[in-house]
Amino acid sequence: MKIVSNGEMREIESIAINTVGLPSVCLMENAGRAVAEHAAEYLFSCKRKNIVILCGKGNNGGDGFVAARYLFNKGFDVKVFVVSNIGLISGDAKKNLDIIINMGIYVAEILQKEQLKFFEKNIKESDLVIDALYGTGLDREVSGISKDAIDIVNGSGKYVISVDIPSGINGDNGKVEGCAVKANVTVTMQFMKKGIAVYPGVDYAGKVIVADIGIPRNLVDNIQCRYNMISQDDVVLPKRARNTHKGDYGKLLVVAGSKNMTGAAALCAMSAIKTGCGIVKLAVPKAIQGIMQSSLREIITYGLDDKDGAFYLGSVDEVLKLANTVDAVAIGPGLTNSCDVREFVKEVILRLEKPLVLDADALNAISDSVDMIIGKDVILTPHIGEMSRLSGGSANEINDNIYETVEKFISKYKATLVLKGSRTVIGNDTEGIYINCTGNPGMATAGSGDVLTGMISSFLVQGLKEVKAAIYGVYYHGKAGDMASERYGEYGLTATNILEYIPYVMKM
Ligand SMILES: NC(=O)C1=CN([C@@H]2O[C@H](COP(=O)(O)OP(=O)(O)OC[C@H]3O[C@@H](n4cnc5c(N)ncnc54)[C@H](O)[C@@H]3O)[C@@H](O)[C@H]2O)[C@@H](O)CC1
Ligand SMILES: [K+]
Repeated sequence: MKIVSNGEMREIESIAINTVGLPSVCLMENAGRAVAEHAAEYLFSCKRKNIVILCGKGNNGGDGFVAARYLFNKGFDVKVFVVSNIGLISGDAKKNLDIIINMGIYVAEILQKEQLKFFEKNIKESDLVIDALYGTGLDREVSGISKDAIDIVNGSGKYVISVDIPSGINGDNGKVEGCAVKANVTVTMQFMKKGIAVYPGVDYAGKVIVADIGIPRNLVDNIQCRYNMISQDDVVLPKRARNTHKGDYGKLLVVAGSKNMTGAAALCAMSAIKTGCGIVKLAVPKAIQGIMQSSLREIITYGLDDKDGAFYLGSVDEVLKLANTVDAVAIGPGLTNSCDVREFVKEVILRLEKPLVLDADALNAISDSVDMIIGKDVILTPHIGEMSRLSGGSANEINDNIYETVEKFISKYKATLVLKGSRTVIGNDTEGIYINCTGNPGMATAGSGDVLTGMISSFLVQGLKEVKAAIYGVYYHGKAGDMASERYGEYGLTATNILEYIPYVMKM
């Protein structure tokens, strides 16, 4: 699913209006009607009828005026409050404001504090609030009367439907500009918007419904979007040919584990084999090979020369020899974060000429020399904490600037980045940005990342290019976690449960 910025949306609308010749007022009519339909559906479901519509002075407000008309025609009790001097309203919005005034629909201005009191009284008596204050035109922090009105809406506990974007959310990056409406549902026009595809915007948008407002299909199909939301039809699993053997499904080397962390290696190797690759070789420090062998039937394990139960420079040659027998290498889970391990990881990366998935301690190992991955076929899978060590900046700064963080990193290092979080973002400078929306908070558990690394690596050796392997891995990892949480809940969910459900979600 394509995701657009405010500017891209405005450009698409202007092509539809000025080149194709679609009257802008038709787009507004379709937008307002879509909002009205969802509002009516909710009100019919709870047999309620009082609606307050909060409108701004622009076209987002215009959508609100159109919605008011349709809802009034359906017999609902509609009150419209405009946070602007209605004399300042122009264009399509003015047209629709005049119509609802001519129809006798209640319209009041909110320009000063005392009018807020009346607004608050009506909000309290309402059953549904429609937020048509700001959409793609939000261009500064929300303040004054608008802020007060938003606070009243958020404090009312009423069911809220936002038009296009929850007012106060920056449509380009999802930031809260001062304050923002917390909606139950956001009816967004024609395309998913960047600002409600990532946090914090996701938190304010509630359930997002993408409404078709009549932008011509060839325009919709032909726009090249850098940002995309991963959907089921992006991750179709090809049917397997009958006359194949395990060699046809790729060979992976997992380099993982240390004497205190054996589970990470096992989870990563097992998730790779469960995701369908033909052969998984697991290289571990020889101190733990016995444990691995006894618990991993399907995995070929190798005990490498180690130093105090962890890899060190002396382990490199054996890794490179093993790497020559496989299609890709995953390195990182449970390695330990020591000086020896960091030297080991860097030496392997320097000398390895294979597609590489770097996770966990392998990411920590290169955090002071990320340049070394430039020119290599690398997928990195950091969580926010590891990302702050890779790219600098605090976890909060990264959380607040997800898009910029990803864009800066991928343009500098030309790698494929999987920035894990409640909305994992996959980025590759030439292929674009992909946002995942499967998964749940139960997956924030030890070992979940090891399972993901195994899945991405498995898709890689099965022949998918880096970005596709990352997209498939992240999507099915989240799906497995969702199915597992249906059975185990979110508190009790473990990485082993996610592993358990990989075959089921890939079978669907
Ligand atoms: N352009 C079109 O033809 C269509 C636009 N549509 C609607 O129009 C919206 C965009 O409308 P506009 O571009 O008029 O802008 P908005 O209606 O989003 O914003 C209204 C105006 O508020 C002002 N403003 C922005 N941030 C503010 C702040 N923090 N405090 C106070 N004032 C602020 C700006 O001057 C802006 O023009 C879309 O989100 C969508 O809902 C849809 O009806 C589809 C058709
Ligand atoms: K809005």
